[in-house]
Amino acid sequence: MLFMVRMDVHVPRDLDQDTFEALKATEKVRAQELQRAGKWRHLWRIAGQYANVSIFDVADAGELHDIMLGLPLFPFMTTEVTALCRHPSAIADD
Ligand SMILES: O=C(O)CC1=CCC(=O)O1
Repeated sequence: MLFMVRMDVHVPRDLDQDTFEALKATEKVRAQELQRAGKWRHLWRIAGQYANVSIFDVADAGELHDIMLGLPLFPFMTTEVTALCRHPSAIADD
């Protein structure tokens, strides 16, 4: 199943900078691991915002839920999830 996920990152003003840099580094490792596994198919920055739009290819909503809650930056995100299905006019196979 394909899901579009918007993630907005909100950094608490009182969060220690070193702690935040470490969290970002851990997030990057996990995001790249999921991309290599084919689960996180697209990751796009929304220009001008500390936010991204991503496409996930997972078995079901439960797998997406587990992935999202396991992200190191999840506690600092607001998220919006949209389920996708194939458009009848699409020419791409996937
Ligand atoms: O920077 C972001 O949009 C949050 C994020 C998701 C994956 C990653 O590496 O950073």
